[in-house]
Amino acid sequence: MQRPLVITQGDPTGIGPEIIVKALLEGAFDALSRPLWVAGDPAVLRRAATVFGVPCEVVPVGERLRLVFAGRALDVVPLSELAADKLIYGRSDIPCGRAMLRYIEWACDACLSGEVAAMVTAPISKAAIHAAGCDFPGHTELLAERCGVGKVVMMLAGERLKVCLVTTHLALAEVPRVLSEGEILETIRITDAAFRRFFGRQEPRIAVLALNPHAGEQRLFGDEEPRLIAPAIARAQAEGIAASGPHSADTLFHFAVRGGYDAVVCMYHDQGLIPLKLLHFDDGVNVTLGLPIVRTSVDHGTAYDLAGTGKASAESLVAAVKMAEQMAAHL
Ligand SMILES: NC(=O)C1=CN([C@@H]2O[C@H](COP(=O)(O)OP(=O)(O)OC[C@H]3O[C@@H](n4cnc5c(N)ncnc54)[C@H](O)[C@@H]3O)[C@@H](O)[C@H]2O)C=CC1
Ligand SMILES: NCC(=O)COP(=O)(O)O
Repeated sequence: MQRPLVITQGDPTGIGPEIIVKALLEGAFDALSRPLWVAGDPAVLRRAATVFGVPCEVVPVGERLRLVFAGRALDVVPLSELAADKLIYGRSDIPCGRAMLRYIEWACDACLSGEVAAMVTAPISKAAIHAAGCDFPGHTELLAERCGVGKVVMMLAGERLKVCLVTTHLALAEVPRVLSEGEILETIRITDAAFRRFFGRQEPRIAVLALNPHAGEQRLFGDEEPRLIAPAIARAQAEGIAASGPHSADTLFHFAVRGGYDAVVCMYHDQGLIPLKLLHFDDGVNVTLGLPIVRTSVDHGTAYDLAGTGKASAESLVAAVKMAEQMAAHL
């Protein structure tokens, strides 16, 4: 039997549980080539089913619980026993934060041991995991540490655009202080290797963005381009990587979405995520490149304003599951 994919349920008070159930009810997982498990809390998923007015039957299957919603089933690895009926949407707390961490840690370990083929993460509250004692800003850094990897790359991907970030969650004012030639070069290398291995590109075309307006305009608006970015690109090119730049960020995306590049390396979070979400708000996927395991994710957060209404879109989750399935075939 094919090894399963596992979805981590995410924040019990956010949209994670209900978009998992919604996608299942819509038949979005019917054609998967692998079994699909959820690392989560059966009571929370049962509560999510009530949002759609469907009953949920529970059947024990070894250490898992099979939840059957209107004829479609999901196997849940039960990792918390929260009082689901007392949880208030949008009010995550320390027990919820601890539960979210358990789902992620279990899934990561199951990927490392080979019990499951890949993990897909539903959204967590970064504030809640922090309150629960986790110092990492999100899944990306937590997984890197748990897998024993120094540098990973956060990629946000849609059909038309794929952006890979040199820096992720830090204050904008910190970005110039944190950027280095080495970090930029490693981001390019990891992007190149992942596109060759997982996305079928023989020679991935990687556009590397400038940090400053007009790529610094000959040092008039900053010197990161000649000092850090251009040397990193030159070293990547010397290694046989088809990297180019530094490109002005204001124009490059126009060409990238018209097929000029396979990936765009961006210097900071919003430089990449604004164009990505403009094009792929619903179906974007967050992928961690450079891990020894496959991890994909929704590209959105907990959407507390929608939690419990059933209105949130499950498209990004479905795209993340499909991408994990495709990537797992290359492990
Ligand atoms: N991968 C993860 O676990 C991520 C977690 N977060 C966390 O989520 C929380 C909320 O963050 P925000 O910045 O408010 O971002 P958000 O993505 O939760 O919400 C931003 C806007 O997008 C809408 N939205 C989000 N997902 C949607 C969906 N599936 N369908 C329809 N509309 C949707 C929301 O209703 C809201 O109007 C924070 O605690 C943050 O840390 C944020 C991004 C990623
Ligand atoms: N904005 C993207 C994001 O927050 C993803 O964080 P992570 O939890 O996947 O590291």
